[in-house]
Amino acid sequence: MKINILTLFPDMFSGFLNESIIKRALEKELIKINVINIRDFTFDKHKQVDDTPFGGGGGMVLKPEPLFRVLEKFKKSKIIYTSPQGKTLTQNLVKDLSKEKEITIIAGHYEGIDERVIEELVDLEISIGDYVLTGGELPAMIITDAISRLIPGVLGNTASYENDSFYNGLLDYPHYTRPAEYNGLKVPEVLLSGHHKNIEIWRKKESIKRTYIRRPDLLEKKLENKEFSKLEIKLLDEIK
Ligand SMILES: CCN(CC)Cc1ccc(CNC(=O)c2csc3nc[nH]c(=O)c23)cc1
Repeated sequence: MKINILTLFPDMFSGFLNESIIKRALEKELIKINVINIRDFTFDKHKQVDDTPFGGGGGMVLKPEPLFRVLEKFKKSKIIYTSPQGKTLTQNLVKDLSKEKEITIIAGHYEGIDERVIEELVDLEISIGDYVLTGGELPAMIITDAISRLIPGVLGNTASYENDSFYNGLLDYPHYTRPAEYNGLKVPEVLLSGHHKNIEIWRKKESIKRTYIRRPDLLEKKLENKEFSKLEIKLLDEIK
């Protein structure tokens, strides 16, 4: 998987690329991430990338020329533009994107980019949710992060992927680690018992309980899609 990120602020990406799971995935060459400064594709004296909007209204808009020039190099990849007007990112959309060979993400900034770039070259506009940010750079990192963790080998063991709450439709169960008692606060006995079956049932019940309380909408969806196992139905009845 190769991801190209077109941005005005490449330095915003250094922490994201130089730490933890993404850093290791890059070192293992499981993914390739290419951060490109849009300003390198301006050839005028002032290296102008943005300008005032026609029709007035304040703010700045990214000019078409530099974007058309840089996108010429990535024509064969799937071109994504991060924008508040986009399709809201979901795990299903992430899964679909993770199957692409190469993706190019234009990180929006200011009021956005010239519409002619979107009409002619953008395959998909993506928003990461209904709240307003200062730019599309963090959304570009979020999309890259979510896709990368689905690439085989990026996560230590696939188990951590399979149990993703957005993978099985339920929220995660509570997690504990050493010490078994801290400030008089104990870890649930079952988790220290070594009974794997009991632990599995306890975790499943905790997931359902939490989803029932915090995200009943997810439970509804799982019921509608008839994705409940017999055990899950039994545990849900115990909770209600
Ligand atoms: C005045 C109308 N605003 C649109 C909601 C203007 C505007 C605000 C913030 C931005 C910067 N945000 C993004 O580029 C962005 C890109 S993806 C995304 N997802 C959620 N929220 C976001 O703000 C974004 C761009 C235009």
